Amino acid sequence: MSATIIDGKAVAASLRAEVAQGAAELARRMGRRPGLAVVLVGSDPASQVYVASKVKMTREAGMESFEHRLPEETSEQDLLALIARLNADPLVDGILVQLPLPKHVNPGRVIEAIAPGKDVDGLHPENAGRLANGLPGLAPCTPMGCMMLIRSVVPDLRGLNALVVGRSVLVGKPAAQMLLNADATIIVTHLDTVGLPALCRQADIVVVAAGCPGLVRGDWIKPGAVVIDVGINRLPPEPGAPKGRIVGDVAFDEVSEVAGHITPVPGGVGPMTIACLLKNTLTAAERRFAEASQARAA
Ligand SMILES: NC(=O)C1=CN([C@@H]2O[C@H](COP(=O)(O)OP(=O)(O)OC[C@H]3O[C@@H](n4cnc5c(N)ncnc54)[C@H](OP(=O)(O)O)[C@@H]3O)[C@@H](O)[C@H]2O)C=CC1
Ligand SMILES: Nc1nc(=O)c2c([nH]1)NC[C@@H]1CN(c3ccc(C(=O)N[C@@H](CCC(=O)O)C(=O)O)cc3)C=[N+]21
Repeated sequence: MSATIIDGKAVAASLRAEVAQGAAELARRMGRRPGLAVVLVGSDPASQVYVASKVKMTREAGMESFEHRLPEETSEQDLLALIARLNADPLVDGILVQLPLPKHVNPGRVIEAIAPGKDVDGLHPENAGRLANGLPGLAPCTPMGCMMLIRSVVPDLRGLNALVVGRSVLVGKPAAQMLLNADATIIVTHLDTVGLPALCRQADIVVVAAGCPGLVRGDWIKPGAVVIDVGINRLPPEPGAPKGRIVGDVAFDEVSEVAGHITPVPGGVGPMTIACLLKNTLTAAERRFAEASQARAA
């Protein structure tokens, strides 16, 4: 094996420690802790696990966690009413609505209802537009985590070729924006892309967010490339793993023979996503506090 493994767990732990320090300092000035509201509709088992982990880490970082668990049959109208209350709640700095939502709820309408200043997932069109235009806003957590891992091994991306597999609003598209903002040259691929392996072989940086276990193979990789595996896929149960193993979208053993650096699954991008969510919550709280102080002074 030639690739160095990028330790997402370690980078995430140091980011969380930094956020905890900032949160403690802000809490002293505000007279209250920064607060994150997490909304979970339905009982998708994977979502339950992520939300539990988010709540635990929010508290460990010295922030308030407000959990809203709603039944699967919650109407869109009731969900929008909850968002309106959270938007108006002075103790809530960040709002995250866990995706996917039940089929009868339009996720776009729900995300657009979140106040952009509290949109710590960075999914509101205003924040997506700010990212596209290189303006300050709140950026999506998973691609932000990918960028931090990439920069931990390649600080300057200028002129490098980067390829992103996947174009979701949650991961692929914002990851491509961030790579472009960092002066890389980007290719974004999806199900209609023709000749993905050959395109991939040109890339110095490969970010894979497809939800397709083992999609990226060893012979797709330029020797020495940085490979970031966003995929989280649970395999069927097998002897020794009754709940099924979690694997990424990259054929890890093959790709590590060729790549220069690679993120593991688990222990790569996943922990960074949660750490960046806490960072966004701190950023949102700092901005809200600064705005409120300015308004008082005026
Ligand atoms: N580690 C973390 O923190 C996170 C992990 N994830 C994981 O990342 C993966 C992707 O998530 P998400 O972006 O939300 O998923 P989506 O299903 O929303 O998007 C998947 C994208 O990948 C493309 N795609 C799917 N299969 C292929 C293929 N065989 N070849 C080329 N492109 C393909 C799709 O193309 P098209 O647009 O044409 O349909 C689509 O653009 C999932 O495994 C998810 O669980 C997600 C969020 C956070
Ligand atoms: N509004 C919204 N925002 C999201 O950011 C969002 C979402 N909805 N829906 C689902 C996806 C998925 N996601 C993950 C977060 C953390 C891990 C994580 O911490 N994974 C660990 C543990 C994996 C395990 O063992 O289960 C790891 O990779 O090491 C994984 C996946 C955020 N998502």
